[in-house]
Amino acid sequence: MPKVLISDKMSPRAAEIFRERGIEVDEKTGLDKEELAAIIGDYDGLAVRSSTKATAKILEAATNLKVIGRAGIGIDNIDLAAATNHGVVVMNTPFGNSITTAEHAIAMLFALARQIPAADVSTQAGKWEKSRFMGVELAGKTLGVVGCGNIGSIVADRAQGLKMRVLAFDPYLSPERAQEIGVTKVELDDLLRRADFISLHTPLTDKTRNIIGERAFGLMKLGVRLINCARGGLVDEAALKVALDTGKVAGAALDVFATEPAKESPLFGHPNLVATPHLGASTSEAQVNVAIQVAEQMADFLLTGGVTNALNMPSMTAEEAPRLKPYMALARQIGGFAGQLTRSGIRAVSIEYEGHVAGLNTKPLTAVVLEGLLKPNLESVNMVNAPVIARERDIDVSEVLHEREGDYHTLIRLTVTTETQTRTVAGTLFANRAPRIVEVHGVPLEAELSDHMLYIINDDRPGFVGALGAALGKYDLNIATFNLGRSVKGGYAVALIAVDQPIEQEVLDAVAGLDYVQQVTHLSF
Ligand SMILES: NC(=O)C1=CN([C@@H]2O[C@H](COP(=O)(O)OP(=O)(O)OC[C@H]3O[C@@H](n4cnc5c(N)ncnc54)[C@H](O)[C@@H]3O)[C@@H](O)[C@H]2O)C=CC1
Ligand SMILES: O=C(O)C(=O)COP(=O)(O)O
Repeated sequence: MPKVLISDKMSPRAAEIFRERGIEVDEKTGLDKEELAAIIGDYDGLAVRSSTKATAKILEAATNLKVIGRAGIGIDNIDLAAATNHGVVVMNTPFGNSITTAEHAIAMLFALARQIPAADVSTQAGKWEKSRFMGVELAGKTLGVVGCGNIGSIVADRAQGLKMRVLAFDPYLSPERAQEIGVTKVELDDLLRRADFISLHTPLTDKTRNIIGERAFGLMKLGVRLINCARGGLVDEAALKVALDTGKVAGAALDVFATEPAKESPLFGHPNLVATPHLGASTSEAQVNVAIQVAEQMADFLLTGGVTNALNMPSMTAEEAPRLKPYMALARQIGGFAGQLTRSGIRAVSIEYEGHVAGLNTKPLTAVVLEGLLKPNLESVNMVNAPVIARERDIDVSEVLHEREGDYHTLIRLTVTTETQTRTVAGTLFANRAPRIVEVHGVPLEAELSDHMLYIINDDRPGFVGALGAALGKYDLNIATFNLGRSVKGGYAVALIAVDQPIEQEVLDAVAGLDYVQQVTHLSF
């Protein structure tokens, strides 16, 4: 039974779903990094929010871990590259808390416009400072949305409901989408110059870190108001302090901080600062949404292999997973076949999907072909990291889909180009389940792959098969299956021979010494 650890506070629905689906679950929140490292090796899955830091060290210790589920959106607390290297799938719940977070940004907008938090403190202190808290109206003002994805576009929608004009800076926002959601797409500097309110909704990346710093404040209108419900590192907090002190920024509302938990900050205590402790996603509705989603997604993956919302692996629905399973076996064998024959650097890989398979989700199959191909020569390759490794090694990977059937109802053909040659191998599923190799090097043959196999290329000459049988008999090797094919009469022949025992080097040497043999390789599947 798979075992999951929930290491951040989450709606009880997550644990209930894991249990309902037959997954053992432990809930241990507030662990420090040593405590987490000490127990993580026991788990197949880890469910987190933003507190747990899934660092490279934790992943190193996570010897059984297969999946990390983020009940929320941002995954900056998870070392994605390290997870990928360890073959751990990382998934999030990209929509479960977006409305709630957008609503928090709108709440911040009002809080700033009408200074509600400070007015509340003053009023409850018995001061009745009516003239101190003069506000600004939102209608007719310009809101600049930086990052107009799921949350940014909901904020834009709500702001238009308040009769604000919305400018958006997002390099990936298409003009059509901008028009559809009623925002004006502008460059960042233009937005900074024109906006009365600015709300940030980008992920934290190398490009967005400190995107709002001294230079940006310099461009803004005097008396601008800034809202950050995305990630702390987007705003240079020291520069913000200066901008608040000088009055350039009339108010800033921060839900997120460069270091969290933010128990102290030079910004704290500033009369024009509104601060909340990373509450963007904290509504009961959003927390139930993300808990259900993350538990369902992780359970699907652990129980069926279905992959939804993964950030380091192609998606595969729970319905697709069983249909793809026999193809995964075939893809792994085809990749492994070519990989075991490959002796020099791989330049290009082309995978053709023909007939039935071309109508399926081929992305996971390509990942598995690459895993099979790279595994014989590299440590710790799996379907999660194989596409990344291929990219890092400048291997050009292409997929070709032929929906029409050829000689077979369904076929995967792999062509691998190395520094020295090009090799092809193709396979099908018999009765839609059992993998069979049906073509090697352009030569048709039909072979089931097994543990101990000889792959031989020889000149197509009479007497060769007899000589080979005699040589194997001499070493007491019992032939289980013998599959032969040839290019053309008198050309070259390919043999795939399964034997019952492990094949020693002296057998390979003896076969290599036979007349007409061009190549002999031991293959194992
Ligand atoms: N405060 C909180 O509790 C919560 C914070 N968040 C954070 O909100 C942020 C946005 O989340 P979503 O809208 O769901 O993400 P999303 O991926 O739907 O949208 C992000 C947008 O930012 C844009 N973007 C990327 N790089 C950019 C750049 N250099 N300049 C301008 N735009 C850029 C993307 O094109 C995309 O449209 C994330 O950082 C997420 O972690 C999300 C949920 C809760
Ligand atoms: O979903 C996100 O990106 C969030 O920032 C929410 O964080 P949380 O789950 O509330 O710790």
